[in-house]
Amino acid sequence: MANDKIIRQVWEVLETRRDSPIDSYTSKIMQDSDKKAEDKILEKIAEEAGEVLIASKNDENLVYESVDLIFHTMLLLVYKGVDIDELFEEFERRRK
Ligand SMILES: N=c1c2ncn([C@@H]3O[C@H](COP(=O)(O)OP(=O)(O)OP(=O)(O)O)[C@@H](O)[C@H]3O)c2ncn1[C@@H]1O[C@H](COP(=O)(O)O)[C@@H](O)[C@H]1O
Repeated sequence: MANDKIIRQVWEVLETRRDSPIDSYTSKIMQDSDKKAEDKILEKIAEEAGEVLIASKNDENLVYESVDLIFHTMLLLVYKGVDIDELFEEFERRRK
C-alpha cells in the first residue's frame, strides 16, 4: 500500500522548488512574475477540475485526473505560503 506521507513529501519538495528555484515545472510556474504565476496556477486548477468532471462522467482516469487537480491545488497553497499543517488542522476542526 502506498504511504500517505507522500502528500507531506511532495509538499516539502514544492516548498524547496519555491525557495530554491531550479529548472523544473513547479519552480518555473512559481517564479513567473507574481500575478502571472498565480493566474497560471489558477488556470491549471480550473483546467484540471474540468478534466475530473469528464473523467467521472466517462468512468475513465478518475484517479489520475484527481491527482492532477489535488497536485495543482497543493502548488497554489505552497505558492501562497500556506503551511501544510494548516490544511490538516482544518480537516481536524471539521471532524465530527
Ligand atoms: N506530482 C507532480 C505532478 N503532477 C503533474 N505534474 C506536471 O504538471 C504539468 C501539467 O500537467 P497536465 O496534466 O496538464 O499535463 P500536460 O502534459 O500539460 O497535458 P495533459 O495531456 O495531461 O493535458 C505536467 O508537466 C506534469 O508533469 C507534476 N509535476 C510534479 N509533481 C511533483 O512535484 C515535484 C516537483 O516537480 P518538479 O518541479 O518537476 O521538480 C515532483 O517531485 C513530483 O513529486
